[in-house]
Amino acid sequence: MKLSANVSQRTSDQGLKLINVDNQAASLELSLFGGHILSFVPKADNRQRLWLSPDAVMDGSKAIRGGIPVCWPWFAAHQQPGLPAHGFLRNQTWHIGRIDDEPNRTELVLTPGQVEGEGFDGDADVSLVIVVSEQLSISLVTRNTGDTPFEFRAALHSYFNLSDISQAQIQGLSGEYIDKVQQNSLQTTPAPYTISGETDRIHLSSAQKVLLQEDKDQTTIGSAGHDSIVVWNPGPEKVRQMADMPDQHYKHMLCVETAITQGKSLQAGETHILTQTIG
Ligand SMILES: O=P(O)(O)OC[C@H]1O[C@@H](O)[C@H](O)[C@@H](O)[C@@H]1O
Repeated sequence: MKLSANVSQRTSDQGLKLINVDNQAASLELSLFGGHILSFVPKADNRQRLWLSPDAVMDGSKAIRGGIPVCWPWFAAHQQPGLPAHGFLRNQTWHIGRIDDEPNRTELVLTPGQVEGEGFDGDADVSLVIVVSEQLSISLVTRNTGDTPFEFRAALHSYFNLSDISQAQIQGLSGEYIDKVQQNSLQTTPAPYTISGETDRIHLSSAQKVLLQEDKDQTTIGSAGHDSIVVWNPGPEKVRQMADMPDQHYKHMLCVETAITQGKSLQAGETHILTQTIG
């Protein structure tokens, strides 16, 4: 079904509502379950920027492995046991609020079905503004609609596509990071920055531009409104415990996440925008 000149909707075999954007500059696919971008291919080089697991659960019973999960209103595990990791928005169905469609720039605004959930007691409005052009821009907009402040955490948890992680380098990060695979100890960002083995790092950096380089291919990752960049790869051992990811696929992805991990306090009436751009 066509929604506008460059935007169409279909239902997958397993019942997920998928939105496809195909304009002069790029193509993108997203799932309304999770407000979850699955694919982004700029037409300038026809290179898929995102990795999506071939074993991802695509029936709405579990968050999708790959693409760009939206984490909100907490990041990683909640202090309270039993709550879903990374918040509750990546597990619910979102709706399209608005489409502005031009030949080489398509803007979609998505809103989650529900913004309340166990583990968060603020009054908030959330929307995701997605601009598909030569670059992809994703903005997670949080507004405090109540009359008391609240604190939240969030991430645009992008999985980038790599041919071979042993050939990849990250540029643009420096300073210290919290190493989640070494008892949360503080470590210094390596230079050059390559990945070997399980990697789970919170870079306490508000770097605005990070480059993911592999041979001639370079992906530019812009960030705004964040307090951290998270770098994650499960590595060859942990991947074996993950039912929704083939064992060899840790070689073909790296998460570089634009995140608020330290907590952002939002006053009544205040709005915060967390943005990642991918080029
Ligand atoms: O398996 P999930 O809930 O999608 O999380 C994947 C990873 O997400 C990263 O952001 C976290 O830093 C990791 O600790 C976590 O394992």
